[in-house]
Amino acid sequence: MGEAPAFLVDDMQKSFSDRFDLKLKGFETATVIGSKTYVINGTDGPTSSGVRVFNKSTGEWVIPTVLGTKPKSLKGHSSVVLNEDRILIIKNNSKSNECVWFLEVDTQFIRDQKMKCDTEVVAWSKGVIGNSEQPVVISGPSGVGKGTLINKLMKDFPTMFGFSVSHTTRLAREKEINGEHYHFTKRSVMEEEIKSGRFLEFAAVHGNLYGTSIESVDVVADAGKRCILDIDVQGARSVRASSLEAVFIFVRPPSFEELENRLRARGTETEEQIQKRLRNAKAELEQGKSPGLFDHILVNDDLEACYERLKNLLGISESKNFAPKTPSKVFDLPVDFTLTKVSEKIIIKNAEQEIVLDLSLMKGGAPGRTRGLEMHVNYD
Ligand SMILES: Nc1ncnc2c1ncn2[C@@H]1O[C@H](COP(=O)(O)OP(=O)(O)OP(=O)(O)O)[C@@H](O)[C@H]1O
Ligand SMILES: Nc1nc2c(ncn2[C@@H]2O[C@H](COP(=O)(O)O)[C@@H](O)[C@H]2O)c(=O)[nH]1
Repeated sequence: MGEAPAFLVDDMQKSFSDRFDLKLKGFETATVIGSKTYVINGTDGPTSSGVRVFNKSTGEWVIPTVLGTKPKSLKGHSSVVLNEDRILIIKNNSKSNECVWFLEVDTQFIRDQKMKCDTEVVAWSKGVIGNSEQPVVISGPSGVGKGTLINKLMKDFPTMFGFSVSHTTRLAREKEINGEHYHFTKRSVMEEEIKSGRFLEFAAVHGNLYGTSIESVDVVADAGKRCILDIDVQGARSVRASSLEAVFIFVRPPSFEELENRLRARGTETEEQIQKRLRNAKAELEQGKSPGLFDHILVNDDLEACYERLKNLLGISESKNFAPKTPSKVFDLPVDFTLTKVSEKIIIKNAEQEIVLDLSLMKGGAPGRTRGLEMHVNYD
């Protein structure tokens, strides 16, 4: 099979902006997908959305809703269309672990968001070189022992696992620390943040809002650790439907009576709250059986025996404590370069250097990171 034709992206962009007189300002790039042109801005201003869209069919400019964390600075970047649903952006003069970004414009995530808010939507996703271990979602009724199991895992394997700190609108318990056990927040603030696309998932649980921010998962992955999420079944369902590939574990009690005993013995809820949690537990225990939702069911009868089974299915044993994964070697990108797309590879080139970005194993994407990228300097 012959190689796909190479496109010199910078030339294409220049001729396009000349033709349509887009009057690009400094550091801006224009990328055409179908009838729309996405102009990506290089400025960092807090009020700048960083993206505007020209719709050729209506002849109008639109400022889209921009989801996800945008790159810190795009003063100097090149862009290229991938699969008609996202734009790859390479930042000039940056480090190899910081330079790859994606602006998603028509992926499944974007189509879902457009249905919700009925506006033009785009979303940023940072490109990550290499792969990290799949996050672990742990679900189950309140009081079953999820937190106890997770605490043991974090204590025994601190360099291997990191906890995704959720946001919640419930009040902090006596020994809970803001930022460590939860990010305790006001409902109005959390609702605004949900609207702005900050959350991977969220749900109303026992009368309060709980949610996993995209950042909470990214912070753990960036530290080279495997992320553990302690979330309810609704949250697990949302994560299952998202682009985050995870292992899903449902923890069951040995009996409903034992669950009630544990909740009461914990002594953190009022009688009314215990009753509410027990009512919800009945529904959750049923939902835990939903076909295709959970990969593993763990019965937390004897704590130590259950912990052993958990470690086994995560593929770890007491004897080995893992160091964080060695990050890929970081190198500098040139100040100026051209981008050429050849099949699933992007060639980043100037007179002195050629760097290859391989997208063939790319996965994930907004609302999380885009993973599985490979990047190397070509010495041939
Ligand atoms: N296997 C077990 N046997 C007996 N008690 C247990 C066991 N596992 C956990 N517990 C106890 O049960 C209580 C509830 O556990 P834990 O707080 O870990 O539950 P949880 O599933 O995280 O609850 P929530 O969803 O409300 O946060 C705690 O007091 C804990 O010490
Ligand atoms: N969907 C989500 N559920 C979450 C999240 N963080 C915690 N939880 C679940 O809430 C209940 C109650 O927790 P508690 O701390 O008040 O006892 C429990 O089942 C958790 O799994 C989240 O981010 N999203």
